[in-house]
Amino acid sequence: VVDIKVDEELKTLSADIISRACFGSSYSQGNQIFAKIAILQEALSNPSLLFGFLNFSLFPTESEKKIKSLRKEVDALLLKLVRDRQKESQSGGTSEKDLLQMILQSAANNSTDRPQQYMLKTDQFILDNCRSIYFAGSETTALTASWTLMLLALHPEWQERVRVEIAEVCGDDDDQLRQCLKDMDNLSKLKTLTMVIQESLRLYGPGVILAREALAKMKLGDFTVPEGVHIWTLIPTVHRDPENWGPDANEFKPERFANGVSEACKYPQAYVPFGHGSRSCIGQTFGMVQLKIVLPLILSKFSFSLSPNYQHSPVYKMLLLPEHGIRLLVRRVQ
Ligand code: HEM
Repeated sequence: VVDIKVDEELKTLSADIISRACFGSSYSQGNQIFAKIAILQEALSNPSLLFGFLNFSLFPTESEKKIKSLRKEVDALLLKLVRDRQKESQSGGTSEKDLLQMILQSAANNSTDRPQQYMLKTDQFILDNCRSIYFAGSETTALTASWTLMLLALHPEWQERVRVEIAEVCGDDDDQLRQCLKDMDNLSKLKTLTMVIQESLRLYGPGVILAREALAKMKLGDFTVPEGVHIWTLIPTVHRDPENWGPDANEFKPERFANGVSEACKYPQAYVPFGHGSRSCIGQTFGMVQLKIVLPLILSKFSFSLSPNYQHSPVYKMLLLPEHGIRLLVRRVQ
């Protein structure tokens, strides 16, 4: 039996996965860049600054100088990777189908026939997207996997049901399982696991706020919202509303999703772990597929219970984080 902080392990795994998806064969350089972005994120302690707003004072402090130089370093490394890829593409030598290629394609489509003065903006577009994808795509999925394991540690009966389902769909053998999880049809057969993930996203979804700005004066129910006002919807509040979910709204009951989201509550549009509308999460399918592969690989080998050292303290720091980590006791499944 070992006592580990699963959130730390899963964060590394998830960064690895997003780096491969984003940078394909240049993945190890991508990983180095992401490692620096993680340090930058820690230094900023406000990840929104990663999305492009750096409001430094006229006389920067030591820490502001450090952040500025770290960011310059990240951008220079990213730009080198981008230039290498662009050269490769121009000489017809790339067949990469990764996120970087898609971002480059989209930047190229946007900038065709644009005057020279917009060229820098194209680079900025590429850098902002690479940085955002690390933050939006890596931590969110790792946190969902971590909170899910915490809930399964608390509810061994559900942990066992998921393990049995994995064996039924994919068999017990290791190689067979790996092969099985490569097939999307098999992933959609993992109904119990899907219900567990949906319930975990309801109670501990990593995204906490849906933010929108009123671009014009508008009516919202009985309210008149003036132009320019920012409206924040607090996801945990709508996800735990007894009026919508019933008196057991705060309890872990994956069975409520047995017949899908539409029958899990009165107002299904209020289940928004990936947001809503035209600015909802672009990585929803990618995140869910990752969870449906990673969790079976882990659960088929290991069982989990809460460590006596686990301190439950979800805190909001842009995302819903476990303040003291998620410490679980891990045993090899016999
Ligand atoms: C379980 C995993 C994930 C969760 C719970 C999650 C959740 C969210 C939420 C709540 C939003 C805000 C949506 C809104 O305002 O309506 C969002 C936006 C976004 N997500 Fe995710 N996300 C996850 C995984 C990913 C992944 C894997 C990627 C990228 C590969 C990604 C990329 C993005 C991007 C780029 C946005 C901004 C979209 C925009 O502003 O148009 N997310 N996500």
